[in-house]
Amino acid sequence: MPGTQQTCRIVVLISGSGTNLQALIDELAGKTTSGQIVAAISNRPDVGGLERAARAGIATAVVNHQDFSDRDSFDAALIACIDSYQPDLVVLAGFMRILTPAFVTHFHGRLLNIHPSLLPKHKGLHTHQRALEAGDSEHGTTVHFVTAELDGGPVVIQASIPVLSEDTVASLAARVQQEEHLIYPLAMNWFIQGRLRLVDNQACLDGEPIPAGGLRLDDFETDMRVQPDA
Ligand SMILES: Nc1nc2c(c(=O)[nH]1)N[C@@H](CN(C=O)c1ccc(C(=O)N[C@@H](CCC(=O)O)C(=O)O)cc1)CN2
Ligand SMILES: NCC(=O)N[C@@H]1O[C@H](COP(=O)([O-])[O-])[C@@H](O)[C@H]1O
Repeated sequence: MPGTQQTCRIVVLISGSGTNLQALIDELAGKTTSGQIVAAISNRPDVGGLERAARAGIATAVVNHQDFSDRDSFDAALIACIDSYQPDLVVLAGFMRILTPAFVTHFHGRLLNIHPSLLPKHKGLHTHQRALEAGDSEHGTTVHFVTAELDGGPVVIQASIPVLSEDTVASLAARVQQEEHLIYPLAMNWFIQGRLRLVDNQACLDGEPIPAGGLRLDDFETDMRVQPDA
């Protein structure tokens, strides 16, 4: 129908508890937004994220990387599974497998990840431990477009937190995840609204190039944060 915005079909890839998946589910729940999570796909069976999706009435699937002899065959099977849901956007939410260039090319421009560090610092795994060991004064999380370069894709938005002297890996991870659950729904909504796009490998919001370090959550309306009692 003229003027009717097509629903943005979203597939979410997970490997674990799925708290970021839950944040995306909650963001879309009961809203008239033109976005819909049509499937949650895990590379590991029996993870909490699959239960979260099922509770929300979202289709689930498992493509277990341990069932494949190499990355190329795993990624080919994962592509086929994802494509069966005809997505407009693929969101990595705690997805713990390095993806092949063929996979990234197939979903170029419609593949987002959230990484638990202030990229380009601490690419890869065990970011909270590494931030503590490095004596970082601040830490945080980054939403970026996914490219073949691990955690090297164009940054969309970041949120930072101070590292406290008493912080442990667990306490740091918990505070980082609080920020993740704010910036990922924000970035997802920008994509759903057609405002966030990858143009010639440059992340753009409303047609304007996003600076290399990404946008900062603090630059945006913070009414999404729980305001302390007046
Ligand atoms: N080609 C890309 N693939 C992926 C990217 C990316 O930017 N480009 N982002 C990652 C997400 N990620 C960090 O945010 C990440 C995930 C997994 C690993 C990793 O070393 N995985 C190991 C297995 C670890 C495990 O199973 O526990 C591996 O794949 O051998 C590093 C970073 C998603 N993929
Ligand atoms: N390198 C990828 C990575 O470490 N991702 C991290 O895994 C956690 C998954 O939590 P969740 O399953 O509860 O969303 C999140 O903190 C996410 O940033």
